[in-house]
This record gives sequence, C-alpha cells and structure tokens, in this order.
Amino acid sequence: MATKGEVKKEVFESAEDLAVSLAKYTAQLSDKFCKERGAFSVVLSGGSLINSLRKLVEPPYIDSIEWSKWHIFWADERVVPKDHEDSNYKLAYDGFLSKVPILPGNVYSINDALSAEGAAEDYETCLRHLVKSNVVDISAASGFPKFDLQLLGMGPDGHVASLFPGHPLLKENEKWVTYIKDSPKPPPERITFTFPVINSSAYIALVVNGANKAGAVQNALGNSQNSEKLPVAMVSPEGELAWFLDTAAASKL
Ligand SMILES: O=C1O[C@H](COP(=O)(O)O)[C@@H](O)[C@H](O)[C@H]1O
Repeated sequence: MATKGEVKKEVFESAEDLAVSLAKYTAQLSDKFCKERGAFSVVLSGGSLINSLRKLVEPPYIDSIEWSKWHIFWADERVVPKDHEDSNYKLAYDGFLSKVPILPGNVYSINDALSAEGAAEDYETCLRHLVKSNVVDISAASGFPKFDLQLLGMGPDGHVASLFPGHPLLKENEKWVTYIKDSPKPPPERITFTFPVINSSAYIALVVNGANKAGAVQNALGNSQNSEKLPVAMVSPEGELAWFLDTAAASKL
C-alpha cells in the first residue's frame, strides 16, 4: 500500500513516454490488487486520458494483465446516449475497452435512459451493491467507497471529473454520486463522483498533457499567484497521488 497522502510527480519528454509509464504503473497495481483482493476496481474519466491508456492494449500488458478481475467505473459521465459522440463510455469503449478482454458484466456504465438526477441515484445504488459484495472496497476512515485506482484527467480550467471551479458541487460531502445541469463545458448535463469518493481512493493517477493546462498544474503543484484553489488542487487521496505530466503541462513548475 502507498504511504498515506504520498504525492509523486513525473514529467515526460513525450506523450509516448507518458503512455508507456502509465501502462506500467497500472499493470503493477493490477497485479497487486488482483493478488490481495481478487479484484481490481478502476475508475476512468473521459477526455484525453483514454488516449494515454493506449499502451495497455499492447504486449506485454494485453497478455499479462488479469483482465477478468478488472471492474470499470466512471468518475463522470455525460447524460447522453451511450452511442453519442459526447459519451465518456463510448470514448472508453472505442479507445480501450473494446480492445481488452474485460468482462462486459464488469463494466459499470450509467443508465442512459434516465434523467441526470435519476442516473446519479442509480449509479450510487449500483456502487452500494458492489461495496456490499466487496467488489469495491470501503474506506474505514471516510465510509465512502475506496476504489483501487482512479485514472483522472484534468481540463484546462482545473476541473476533474465534472467538478468545475467555483461550483457548489465542490462542497458536496454526503452523496457518492451527484449530477450537474449547468456544466460550463458542454454537454451541460452530467453525473459525477463527489470529492469524498475521489479522495477515498487507494491510488489516483492524474494524467495531464499540454501547455493549455500548465496554469492549472501550477495552481495545484507550484507557486501560483492565484489564490483560488482549483478542483484539481483538492484531489488528495487516502493513498497515493501520482502525477503523469508532459513537459508542456509542467512548464510553469
Ligand atoms: O469533460 C471532461 O473533461 C475532463 C478533461 O478532459 P481533457 O480532454 O481535457 O483531458 C475529463 O477528465 C472528464 O472526464 C470529462 O468529462
């Protein structure tokens, strides 16, 4: 287990080097949790993260990972049909899930027939069942679900999942999953894990590429003049936080 609150940061010369390292990190955690728990609960976000997972679908990982023990969740999802261009499920399916032998029954996507509010409630109910059956661990410290690994991206404004700067949802501390109808980034209706769920994780990888994200990275990790704490700066898991940055994203550190 990682040391409580440990923060690691690695800066990579290229997106390719970052993807290679992220695959190695994920595969090592998969080995660890499959041995210890007989399951590996993995949370995905949408956006550029999925492209950074591309090395996992290649040798040696495609053959060595115990894919049948993986359980896939989403840190956030857009309230659109699963075959819609804006769907985080579709993005992950096309770019990752369709290329690895994860069991379809272990992929927990949202019910796209429901409203934003209904889909958030339904997803939380699903998580509560999976906590009871020990597929997902529970944090003794917080009482919130404790995912083995959350793979999070970050927007240029410093948002993580669908938790946006200055939004009241940043303060939600009871619900596991909530919804937003006024997302500043389209589409407006989304569901999202809350900060207590994000921060109860055993491991979080924050994966950030590009110069347009350097200011938000600086807000979280550097000497920023901006006194407003961005959502990304509020990511603080029970276990380890590992930053995977390219040189452009790290350019203001
Ligand atoms: O809208 C979203 O944006 C963020 C960041 O996306 P990126 O393309 O800038 O990496 C993503 O992490 C989140 O899951 C998604 O819904």
